[in-house]
Parts: sequence; structure tokens; C-alpha cells
Amino acid sequence: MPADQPSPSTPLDAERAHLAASRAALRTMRAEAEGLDISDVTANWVNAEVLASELAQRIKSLADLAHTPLFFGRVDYEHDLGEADDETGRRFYIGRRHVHDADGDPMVIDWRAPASRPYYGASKKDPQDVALRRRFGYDGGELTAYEDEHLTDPAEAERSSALLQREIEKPRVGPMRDIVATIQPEQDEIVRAGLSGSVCVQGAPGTGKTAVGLHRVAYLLYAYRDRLARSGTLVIGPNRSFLRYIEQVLPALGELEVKQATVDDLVAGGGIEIRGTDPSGTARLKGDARMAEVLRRAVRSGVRTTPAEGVVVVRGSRRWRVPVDEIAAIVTELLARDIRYGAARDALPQRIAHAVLVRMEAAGEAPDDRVQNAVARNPAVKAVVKEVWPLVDPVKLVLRLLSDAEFLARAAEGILDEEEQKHLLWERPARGVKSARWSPADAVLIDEARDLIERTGSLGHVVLDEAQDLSPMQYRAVGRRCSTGSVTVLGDIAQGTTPWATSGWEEALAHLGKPEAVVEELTQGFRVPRKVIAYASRLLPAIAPELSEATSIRDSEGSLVLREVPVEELDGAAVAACREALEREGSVGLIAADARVPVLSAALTAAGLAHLTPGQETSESARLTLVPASLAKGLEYDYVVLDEPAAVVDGEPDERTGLRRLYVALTRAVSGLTVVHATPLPGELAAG
Ligand SMILES: Nc1ncnc2c1ncn2[C@@H]1O[C@H](COP(=O)(O)OP(=O)(O)OP(=O)(O)O)[C@@H](O)[C@H]1O
Repeated sequence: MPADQPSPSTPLDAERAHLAASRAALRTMRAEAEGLDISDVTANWVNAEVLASELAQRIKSLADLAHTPLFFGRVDYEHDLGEADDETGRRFYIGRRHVHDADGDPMVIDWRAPASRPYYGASKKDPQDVALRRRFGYDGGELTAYEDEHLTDPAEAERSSALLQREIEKPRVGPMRDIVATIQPEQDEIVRAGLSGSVCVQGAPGTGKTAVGLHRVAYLLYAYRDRLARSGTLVIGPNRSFLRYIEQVLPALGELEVKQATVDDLVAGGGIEIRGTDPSGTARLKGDARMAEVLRRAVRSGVRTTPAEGVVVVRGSRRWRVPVDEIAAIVTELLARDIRYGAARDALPQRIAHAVLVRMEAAGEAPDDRVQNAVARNPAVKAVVKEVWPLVDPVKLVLRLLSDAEFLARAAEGILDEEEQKHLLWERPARGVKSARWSPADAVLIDEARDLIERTGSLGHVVLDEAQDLSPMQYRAVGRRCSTGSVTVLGDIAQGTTPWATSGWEEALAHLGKPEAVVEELTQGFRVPRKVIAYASRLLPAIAPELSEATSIRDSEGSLVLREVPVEELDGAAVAACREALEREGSVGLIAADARVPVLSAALTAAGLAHLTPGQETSESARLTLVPASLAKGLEYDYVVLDEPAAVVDGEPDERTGLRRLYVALTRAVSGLTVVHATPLPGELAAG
């Protein structure tokens, strides 16, 4: 601190001074980065481009954002961690990024650094050498409060954090926010689990699964930067509007390189257009893991172990002959090996060429590798490869499987019964790839077939959110994208709303190819207030009897209003409830059965209430969103108006799925829920 400034008189002043000094240090770091001249560093312009873009990235990351506090916490260790024998080795300010002073000493350390860990995990029971934990409160960019815990002081009582409560109570306008300042110990364990292991998290609505998954990616990118920069990371979410809702969390944590996709995006491509949907029974069957074996057989169905004739390779004046039985032996051996269809096809001409070379050597010639390659490219060899191991196009293969009853019957024999096979076949066989009415489930089949032919590349880490909704075949599609990496699986069995939703995590993990993953449970709810979660949990015995009710760590019990009206007044009652909710602070979501959305949209418009759709971002001037129940998953609103629960249940193919959809809708509220209905509420909601 400059000598002419008075020394701070209160602890808060001292912290403000540290904040000011840290911001000044950050400005210096940025100025230094901007002043770097890289023109001489590398002669190669490609490297120079890469370097320049990395530098631009760094300069951007060094921006001091007025409303993002540079640090939010502090830990004072009992013992010195560093070399210095002063407070610098003991006191650490924790923030989103690392800031150092002119001597290189840290002024703020990254929340992901090892020295930050006890800030999240230390407790009175396990102080982890922390004497003091201080949490800071901000108003705008202004440091206004702090809260201390003396972890080694037996006299100090344990109490809940008012700053955490304040953070949780903040109105939910805008996109999803990060939670770096308040990650809880049970969440932190998952965030910081190592890269080599896969983790699966079961958690009730609002326990922070999505938040944990996103922070985990940010953590892994910090701790294993080089490895993951090469292999890549991916976050998978249930739909585009959800991805838009979460898309700003990682950039806010300084991570811009993480890809985000839905499962449908993952398997898109191959020149097909998704224009159809399957009836739920068919979709379920197409998503069944048995389809993997059907496809495997179909892909290999064109292989002929015995060619019509042996191969005769003519070189110069000599003819070399590989007989039928020897080719058959090579093909049989390749079929038995656990390699991709395409890799085996590439190996086959070399193997036949090798057989020719053996003969050449026996005849006294001394052929080298070039000769082997030339033989492998010989037209006679190519012809026999084409004959015994035909090229397979994954799209055409699946098209044939769904159109040609005989072909399907051969591939599915002993795996699918006749009835099932009938279900799979298109009513009218497609004339071609372009005209076929491909469904999302078909794209997954094509993806599997493609992988049987050529191995899908694996990423370093994949976060799979709302994982309970995937079919076994979809799990396989995700699994092959992290086959040599690891996965974080996040979900809630009670929120499974597809007919093929998984019944248990062991099964899901087996399909993902990660049976060894550890299953953890998150139990503390940060979103749904007590009254509302208790009400929604009445559905649990019907939808997921093995799960227990979530707790709510919110102080306020929330408001829950049930309003029954005559059917002709239903739309008006929904509009009125939205109007009431809008009188309060924060976002409002009107959730309704998909079929009711057009009517309600018209009613809102007629009443002069502008409203958004889920993909659009809420703001202070546009706080109301009309949400089809099918898109409510993962989202949250300060106040939720739920329209006609019976219609939400009826919108699904079966009752359990309907009740689960209702459970999702009932658990989106942060402060209050108003249910308006004309039809009696489902019996399961009656007081237990
Ligand atoms: N440690 C925390 N501190 C503050 N807020 C938190 C914390 N953990 C979670 N939250 C907040 O709780 C809300 C719910 O979190 P999130 O959406 O990640 O839960 P979820 O388990 O994925 O819910 P769902 O099952 O409904 O998708 C979010 O607003 C999130 O920011």
C-alpha cells in the first residue's frame, strides 16, 4: 500500500484496501500482457497466429469485471504453506482467477488451486489447518460485509452462513450463475474428484447437479489443462433451451473452450435429416441395448468367409496363387478379432499380400515392404476384398434394416421376436436415404453402426446432465465419446420422463461402459423451498419409491397456493396468477402441458402480458416465460404458476411418466408456486 495512505482502521477497510491493491495488480498484469511483443518470438506464422490468439485470450481473461468480485473468500492457515515467514504463506484470498503482485506473490488465488480447497471443505470437525475462514459480501462491485468462522476455536458455535443464504435467495433473473463463492462440501467433493475416475451423481431437484457438473469441468480444465486441451471436453444437456440457459457459466469461470451439445447433436450428421418421430414403443425398442448386437450382425452380414475363387496375382512373368481355404482362414481370423469392421477391411489386403510374399520367399525371391504394398493394391486382391468384405455405409445399412424384413430377420434372429421386428420396420419402406423419415432414435442406430465400422474418437471428459432420460443406445453413444476419458453423470431417477428412462444408475453406467463409476448422492436442496418440495414429494412413492425426499436449505419455507376454478375460468386464472407473481421481484414461469401452450399464449397476449419462450433470456424488463412442460427440466423461476396438472400428466404416454413430468414442473420454483386447476388434482398429490 502506498505510504501516503492512512492505514486501514477496521478489518473491512483493510479488506477493501486489499481489494483495491489486487485490482491494481490485475491492471498491471493486463498492461504487461498487452505490452508483450511477440513479433520476434516465432518465425513460423502458424505458431505466431496461435500465440497471438492465446495472448488475446489471456488479455481478455485479465479483464477486471466491475460486478464480479475479484475475491469472495479468505483462509488463514495455522501454519505457513510457503517459504516466506510472513502472512503471505498463510493467508490466501480466494477468487475466480489468480492475481499476483510485482514480486510474483499471490494476492488472489484461483478457487481451483490446491490452497483453496480447505475454503470449501474445512469444518470445525476437520479444520484442515485453517484457523480462519472469511466470506465476503458484495453489493454490486463494492465489498460491504464479511463473515468469519474460527475453525479451531472450540468456544465458537457453528452457525449457518448468512451470506450463503443471501446468495441462494437472490432473484433468478437472467442466465444460470456460477456458484464458486458458495460451493458446499458435499458438492466440492464431486467437483474436485480426479480426472481418471468417472462419477455419477443422483440428486433431487435443485441439489446443484448442473452447477456441480459445470464447476467440475472448470476444475478439471485447471488441474489437467494440457491433457484436456488436447483431448477436449463436452457438456451434454437435454435440449437447446437448457444449453442456452447454462451456456454462460463456464465463460464466467474463464473457460471458453468447452463444447456443449444435446445427445441428438452428437449423433447428427451422415447426411440424414431428422423429420420423423417414432411411436413410444418403437422408440423404446430402437433404444434397447439389444439393437447393438442386431447392428453388429447386420454390419458383418455381408462378409463371405469363402470367396468363389482363390486369388491369382500376376507379377512379371510369375503368377502367385492364394487358395480359397487360405483366404477363408484369414477372413475367419479377422472376424474373430475385436477390431472395427473398417480396420479389418484395411488389414485384409495386407494379409493376403503377406500370403503371396510367403510364397515368393519360398520360391527364393526376397521381396520387401514395397512389394507387399504393391501386391495389396493389386486389382485381383482388391477384387477379392470387395467380394468377401464389402464396404458398408452405416446410413444405408440402417435404412435396409428398417425396410427389408428379411434382412432384419437375419440380423435379429434369436434377439428380437417377430412382433418386435414388425415394430421396427417402417410401414412404407423408404425409397432412399434422402426421402426416409429418420427419427432421433434412428440417428442413434446409425451412430452405433458407424462406430462398428470406424472407432469414434474419445474426448478427455464428458459431463452428461439429465442423464436419467437416455436410452441404453444413447448411453452407448455417449460412452464411446469418452471411451478413453472419463464421465460425470448427473441425474435424478424421479425426473426420468422418457418411456425408456433408466431405472437405475448401475444399469446406465454399464451401458456407458463405465461400470466402475462411483455413485454419489446430493441431498441438500438449494432451489425449492420446503413447503413446495414437501408437496411435490408426495409423488415420490408413485414415481421413484426408492428415493427419499430432498431437504431444503432455504430459510424461507416458500409459498404454495392451490387454486381450483371452473373450467371456463382456467385460462383467466392462470393469467391472473402470473400477474400477481409479476408484482414481486424475480422471474416468473408459467408451466403448462404442451397442448395448452398456444391457448395460454393467446390469453397472456390478450391480457397485455408479454412473455418469452424457454430459450430466451429473462431480464428485468422481460420476466415472464411460458414454459411447455416438456422443456421445463433443469430450469428455474422465482415464481412458478403451474397450469392444470392433470393435463401435464395426460400429455405423456403412460401415467408414471406423466407423474414424473408433473414432479419436474412442481420443482422449478425458487420462492413460490401457485397451482391453478379445473380438473381434480392427481390423487397422488392428496395429503398423505
Ligand atoms: N452451493 C450453492 N450455492 C448457491 N447456490 C447453489 C449452490 N448449489 C446450487 N445452487 C443453486 O441452486 C439452484 C439449483 O441448482 P441446479 O440447477 O444445479 O440443480 P439440479 O440438481 O441440476 O436441479 P434439477 O434436478 O432440477 O435439474 C441453482 O440456482 C444453483 O445456482
